[in-house]
Amino acid sequence: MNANRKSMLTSAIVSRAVKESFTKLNPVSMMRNPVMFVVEVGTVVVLLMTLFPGYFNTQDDIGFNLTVFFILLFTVLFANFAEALAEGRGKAQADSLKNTKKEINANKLVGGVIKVVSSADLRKGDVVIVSQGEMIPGDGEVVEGLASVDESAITGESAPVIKEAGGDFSSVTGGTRVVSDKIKVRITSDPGESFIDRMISLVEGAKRQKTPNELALNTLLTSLTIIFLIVVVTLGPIAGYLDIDLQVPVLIALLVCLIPTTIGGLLSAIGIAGMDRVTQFNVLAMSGKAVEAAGDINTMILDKTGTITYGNRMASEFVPVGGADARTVGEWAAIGSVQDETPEGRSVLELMKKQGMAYDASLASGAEFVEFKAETRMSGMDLRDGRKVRKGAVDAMKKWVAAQGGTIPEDLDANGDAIAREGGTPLAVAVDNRIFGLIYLKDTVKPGMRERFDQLRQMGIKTIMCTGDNPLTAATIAREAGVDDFVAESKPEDKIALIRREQAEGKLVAMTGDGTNDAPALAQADVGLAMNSGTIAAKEAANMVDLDSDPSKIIEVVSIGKQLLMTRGALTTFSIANDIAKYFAIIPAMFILAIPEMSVLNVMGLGSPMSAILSALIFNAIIIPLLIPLAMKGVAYKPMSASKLLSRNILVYGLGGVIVPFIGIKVIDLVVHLWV
Ligand SMILES: Nc1ncnc2c1ncn2[C@@H]1O[C@H](COP(=O)(O)OP(=O)(O)OP(=O)(O)O)[C@@H](O)[C@H]1O
Ligand SMILES: [K+]
Ligand SMILES: [Mg+2]
Repeated sequence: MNANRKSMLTSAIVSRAVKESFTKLNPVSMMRNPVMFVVEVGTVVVLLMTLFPGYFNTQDDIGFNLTVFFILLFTVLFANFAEALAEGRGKAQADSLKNTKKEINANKLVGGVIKVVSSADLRKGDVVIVSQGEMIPGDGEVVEGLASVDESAITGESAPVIKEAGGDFSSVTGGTRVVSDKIKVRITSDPGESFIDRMISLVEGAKRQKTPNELALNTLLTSLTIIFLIVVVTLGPIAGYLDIDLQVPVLIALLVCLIPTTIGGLLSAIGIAGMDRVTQFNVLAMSGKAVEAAGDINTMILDKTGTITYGNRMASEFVPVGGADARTVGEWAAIGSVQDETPEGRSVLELMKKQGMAYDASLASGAEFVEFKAETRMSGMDLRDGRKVRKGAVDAMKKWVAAQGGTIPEDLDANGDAIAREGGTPLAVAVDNRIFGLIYLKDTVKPGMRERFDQLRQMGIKTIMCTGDNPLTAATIAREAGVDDFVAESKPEDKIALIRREQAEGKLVAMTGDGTNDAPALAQADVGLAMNSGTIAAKEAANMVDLDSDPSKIIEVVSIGKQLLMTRGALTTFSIANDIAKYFAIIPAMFILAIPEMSVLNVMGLGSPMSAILSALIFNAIIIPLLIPLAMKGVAYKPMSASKLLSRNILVYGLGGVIVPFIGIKVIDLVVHLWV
C-alpha cells in the first residue's frame, strides 16, 4: 500500500484544517448544514448585542455576552474543524496524485508512422506505442504485445504487473510506467476523464454529494432545529407577558443547547471519514452511497477461483484414463495449451517441463487456437491435419466427445470425481472423439476464509460461492471455506440471474468481478467491486475499484460500510440523548434568573444561573472535538446481528449520552463558578 495513503494525520493536515475552520465560516457554505448555520446566526446576533448594547436597549452583562459569543464561535469552528480534518487526508492524497499527472510526450500511431504528440492531445480511439521506461500517456487497452507495468503511482504496490492484449489483464492506466517490453495501447478516455482525474476528484471529495441516508438524517435534524427555534422564539413573548425578563443571549444559548449540534457538527465528518477508510484500504468508492450500501448488504456473491482460493490453479498431475498413459495425456494437454495464456494453460507447459517430458511442438505450428471461454468451459487447438485437441471441464468435454460419436472411458468419472472431492479441478484432455485422461489442477483455499465467513454470518450476511467449476469440486471448496451456499457450473449470465433473484426478495447484493463478462452483473449488484487489474468494462460498471485487485476485500469493504452506518447511528443517539441533560442545566437556570425564588429547580446543584448556562454551553461546544476521534475512526465494532447491535448501541450511546453531560456540566460548573 502507498506510504502516503497509509499515513496518519500529519501536522500539515491539522494546520490546514485549522485554517479551513475559519474559511468554512462563510455563510454560503455554512447553509449546507442548517443546524450549524443556526448556531452561526446566533453567534452573530450575540456579537452585535455585545458590540452595540445601546441599539438593543438592554442592560445585559457585556462580559457574559462576550463569553457566550466566544463559546458559540468555537462551537461552529469545532464543527468546521471536524469536517476539514476528515477531508484533510483525501486532499493531501489528491495533491500527490496531481503531481503524478504531468503532461508527457506520447508516440501516437498515425497511418502506420509514429508521431510524437502531447499526452494532453490524445483522444479516445487514438493508438500509441509505449516502450520500456516510458510512462503510459493515458488510460487504455493493450491491443498488441505484453509488458510489465509499474502501477505504484496509483496502487502503491511496487511489484510490476503483467499487462497483455486480450483477456482480463489488458487495461492500463495513464501515469503508470512500462518497465519492460513494448505495448500498443488504444486510448479509452478523453482528457479530464481519466482514471487519475476521477481518482483525484474522489479522494479530495470535490464532487461529494450527500447520500440518501445523510439527506434523511439531515431532514430530521433540520426539523428538530426548526421546532426548537419556534419554541425558543415564542418563549420570549410569553415570558414578557408574565413579566419575566429573558435576555436574548440566554435564549440563544438555550436554543443552541437544544438543537442537535453534536451530530450536526460531526455528520459530514463521519461520512467523509468512512469514505476515507475505504480509500486507505486501497479501494476507490465512486460514491458515498456505494460505501453505505456496503453496510446494508444481505447477500454476498463470491467467485471461487482467485477469491476464496488462491486462484493460481496449477496442473499437478496427468491422470490417464481408458488405457492411455500419462505421457500421452501430457503431450496432448501441452499441444492444446501452447497458446493458452491462462494460468491453467501455462501451468500445463510448466508441469511438462518439470517432469522432463517433451512434446512435438511442430504439431501445434500453424494450428488454430481455440481460446478458453467461460461459456464453453474448454480451450484447445485445431491442428493443420484436421485433428481437434481440447481440454476442459469434464462434463463439457463429455458432451463434446459424444457429439463426435466418441465413447466415454469408463474410468473417467471415477478419476474426475476423486480429484474434485479433494477440491481440485479435473480437466479432461481429448483429441477428436477420444478422451485420453485428466489434468489435475490444484488450488488452495486462502487461510482465514472460514473465520471471515463466520463473521459475515454473525452480521446476518449470506455468502454464496459462484463458480464455473463442477459441483463436486465446488462442494468440497464450499465446505472447506465455510460459505453458506454455492452455485456450480455457472456461466457469467447465471451470476446476474442470481443477483436479480436475491434482489427480488428485497435483498441488497454485493459481488466482485474483473472480466468483461462480469460487467453486467457488477452493474446490477448494489455493491460491485471491480479489480483494478480487470477490464475497463468491469471497472466502469462497478461502483468500487480495488487497486490491489484482491477480490476477497469485499468482505472488509462491507465491514467498513457497516461501521460507517453504526458510527452515524451511535453519534446521533448520543447527540440527542445529550441534549436532555442540557435542558436540566439551562432551563432551571433561566427561570431562577428571572424569579430567584425558583432556586429549588437547581437539581444539579450548579454554582449560579450564569455559570449553569455557560457550563452547558461549554460542554455543548467541547463535546464536538472530543468526539472527532470517534467520528473519524468509527465506533468499535464486533460482528453481530443488526437487532442485537441496535439494542447494544442504544444502551451504550443512549444511556451514556444522558449520563456523560450531567457529569461534564457539573465538573465544568465547578471551574466556571470560580469566575462567574
Ligand atoms: N484454460 C482453460 N482451458 C480449458 N478449460 C478451462 C480453462 N480454465 C478453466 N477451465 C474449465 O472451465 C471451468 C470454468 O472456468 P471459469 O473460469 O468460468 O470458472 P472457475 O474459474 O472454475 O470458477 P470461478 O467462477 O470461481 O472463477 C473450470 O472449472 C475448468 O473446468
Ligand atoms: K446541542
Ligand atoms: Mg475463473
